[in-house]
Amino acid sequence: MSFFKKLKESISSKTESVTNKFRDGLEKTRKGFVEKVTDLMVRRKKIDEEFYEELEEILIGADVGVNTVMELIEDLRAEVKKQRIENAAELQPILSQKLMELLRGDDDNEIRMNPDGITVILFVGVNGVGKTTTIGKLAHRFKQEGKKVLLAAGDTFRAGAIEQLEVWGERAGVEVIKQHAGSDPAAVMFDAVQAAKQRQADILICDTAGRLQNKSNLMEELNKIFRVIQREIPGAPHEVLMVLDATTGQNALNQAKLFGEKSGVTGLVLTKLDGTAKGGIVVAIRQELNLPVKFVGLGEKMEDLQPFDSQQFVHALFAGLIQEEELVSETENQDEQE
Ligand SMILES: Nc1nc2c(ncn2[C@@H]2O[C@H](COP(=O)(O)OP(=O)(O)OP(=O)(O)O)[C@@H](O)[C@H]2O)c(=O)[nH]1
Repeated sequence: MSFFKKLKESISSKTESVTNKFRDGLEKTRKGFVEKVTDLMVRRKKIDEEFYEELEEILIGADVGVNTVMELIEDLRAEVKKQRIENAAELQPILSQKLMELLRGDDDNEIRMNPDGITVILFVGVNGVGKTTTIGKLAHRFKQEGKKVLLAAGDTFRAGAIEQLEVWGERAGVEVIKQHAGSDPAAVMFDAVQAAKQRQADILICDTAGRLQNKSNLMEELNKIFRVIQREIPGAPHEVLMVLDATTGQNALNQAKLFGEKSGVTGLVLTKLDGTAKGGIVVAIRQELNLPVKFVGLGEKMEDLQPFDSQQFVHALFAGLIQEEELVSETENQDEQE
């Protein structure tokens, strides 16, 4: 087999495995949201007020967000009038198309790398959202790319957090810089930066304690961490990623709104998308926040962290439910524009 054929096959099998990850990870959302909408349209047939109300309920239930849902319903009403649609089933491609438009946009799923040395990525988020797990998965991803990665155990507050990070460090095969529980997280960061310099690391990923934006002492602690890192590596941290648990829906959105502004967040990671039927939260985040979703968590395994790709997301939700040709031509249009 020619080199180019082999290369093409390896690229397409990689794309296929990413597609499968999205499809498997979004099964609950597909069943609990997209299929419900399709059922409603086929079952009710007639487009009346009750139909709109039921549709509104499903969309809000999937955490698409009230404002966005209202806009969507208004758009649908207008299309129904304009195209004189009578059968609800005919609305299905129009709705999926509208959802696609809301989700599409410029995906910004690249990590901003420091061109002159160590790239520092700081993780923030409240307890239990999947921060440590995400750090482990990301370390693994970078390691696979041949990068030298170091982890900083900056959550010195929660019992067991350091050990948990060490377990992930071992799994990913990367070193963890730590002090004892209860020590000053800014001191851990200082040590970690020194170690990263000594070991000529490419990337330093820093864990921090889960905190609420209304606890001013914890916010002050975060500022201190920033100061230490910035002093040692000008321009750092290069990314501040806020981890949100998708299963908490609108709550996750509110956390990002409140916390994001105060802590210089540059991107979001939405974990546990596989564990919820409310994947519509991605649409709400896209609409209501000016922050990119960099990664999504689609499972508990090391490989289950994927760069967020709106096309993959939409394909995974709607493939099989709407005409494949529509998706293909959509994709082609998108490609042409790029
Ligand atoms: N299904 C699924 N589970 C996940 C995902 N990401 C994390 N988890 C699980 O969520 C739970 C909490 O994850 P942790 O990484 O311990 O959460 P944390 O935010 O570090 O917690 P704190 O250290 O308390 O802040 C664990 O059981 C993880 O396995 C995901 O994408 N999918």
